[in-house]
Amino acid sequence: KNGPPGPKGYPFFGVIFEVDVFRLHEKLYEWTQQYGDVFQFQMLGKKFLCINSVEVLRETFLQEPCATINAYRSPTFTGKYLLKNYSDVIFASPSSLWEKRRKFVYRLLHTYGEGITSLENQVLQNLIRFKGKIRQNISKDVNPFEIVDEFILSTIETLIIGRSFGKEGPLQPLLKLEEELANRLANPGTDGVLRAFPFLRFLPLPMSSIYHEAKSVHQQLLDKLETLSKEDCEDTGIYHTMKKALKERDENGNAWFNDDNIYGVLFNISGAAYLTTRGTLLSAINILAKRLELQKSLQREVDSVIGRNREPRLSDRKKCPLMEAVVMETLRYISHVPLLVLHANSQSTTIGGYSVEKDTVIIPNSWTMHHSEKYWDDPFSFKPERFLDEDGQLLPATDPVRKRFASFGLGKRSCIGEVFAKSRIFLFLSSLMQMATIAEPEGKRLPDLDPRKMIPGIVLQPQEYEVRFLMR
Ligand code: HEM
Repeated sequence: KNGPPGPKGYPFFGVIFEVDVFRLHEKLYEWTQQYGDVFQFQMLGKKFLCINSVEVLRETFLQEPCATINAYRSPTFTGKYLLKNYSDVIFASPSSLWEKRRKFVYRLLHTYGEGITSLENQVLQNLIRFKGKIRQNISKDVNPFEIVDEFILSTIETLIIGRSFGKEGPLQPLLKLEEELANRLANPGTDGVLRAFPFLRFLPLPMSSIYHEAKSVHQQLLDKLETLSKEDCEDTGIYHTMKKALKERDENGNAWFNDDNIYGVLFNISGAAYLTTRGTLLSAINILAKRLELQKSLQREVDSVIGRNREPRLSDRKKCPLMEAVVMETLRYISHVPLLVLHANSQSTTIGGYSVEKDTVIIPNSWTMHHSEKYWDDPFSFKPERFLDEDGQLLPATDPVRKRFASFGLGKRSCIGEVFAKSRIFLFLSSLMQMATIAEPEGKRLPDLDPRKMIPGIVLQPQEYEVRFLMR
């Protein structure tokens, strides 16, 4: 009764034959034209509700009682079997223990995101190494993927264990492999089939081998971290803080954080931090290479706030509104986490005026919201000035334009790594603008980055390309 409209599909299979699960956002964009801001469909025995309007999304995730009801996650194979019965943050549904865990990890990521004094030196080392890589490649046609990868993986290593060992070290190859496996396992296609038929994990199938490999790689990573954490070293990361939390007791004398939680949280971090940041930086480099005037303005900003004689610091970020607007517009334009992370409701509710049954999977369709002409003038054009006022200052978070931006999600499940991600993106781009100008490859045109042509996946990635870094 009063259910949302939407495509019908077949019993149990639903619309599975009509969609490519890796390009689901494109089909949902198309269906929005047909069915409107809120619609529903069925796939592999699950009901999905797609939210395509900012207003409805804000109501659903920010206003009580909806915000609490809709903060759940749907059961997943990855959460249940790989992450030891949802011992993590991302895949677990709310409970009092989960809330404590999320707050704890949020605090850790904020502290490291904003920069704690003991880590400034490590961050500086990462930047110096990164600048060295750019210098080695100056004026050559270069594929920036490797440089970006090494920078991001170094920041993740530093976050976890307090120092970076570089791309030949013991951690980076495992972190990278783990991320690839996580993406192949946790996508709605593979996870959906394994969730519906979990016994398949015992059969010698390609999808079950992804699961077994992910388990083994994650265990190897944890074993390496345990060995490294015993080394006598001043620099420590969140691994050490989590180990200390194992001994803590809550007000009733009970342990609230255990080894499985460390396992889950570390899996979340390697999965959530790498491809998201990589996609943002690689897209920004491609976009800037085509816009020399914008680079000049960024260089003026960086010169006046940081100058040329010292490395950028995390505290400089707030003084660079144009850089902030460029990053936000990159995130809006590419919307490379097009469906954010799927939510679910814990009880029957009303969304956008429609009745929605309990245990429906909720899709926050940021791809459609970020590319809707209803909200954005010329949505498939890159215009950082959307986020600036007449004086070139960043619009306040309460401005209607900022309220339409949802790349990190909203409310109780919003990204807890936002500050960490934005601060590392700032360090990378400001260091780059300080020393170099990004140019198209010698004698060749770099194709425009079109978000509709990104490599599909849970997190969309730009196609490979080449640029030149010219010394300023
Ligand atoms: C550009 C970079 C990033 C983007 C665009 C991004 C985006 C997102 C999105 C869309 C969600 C889900 C929101 C929802 O469920 O409603 C999320 C959740 C999450 N992110 Fe990020 N993220 C980024 C970087 C990071 C980094 C660097 C970390 C950690 C170091 C991180 C850790 C997490 C965690 C732990 C969650 C789960 C929160 C929960 O389920 O309660 N993210 N992120």
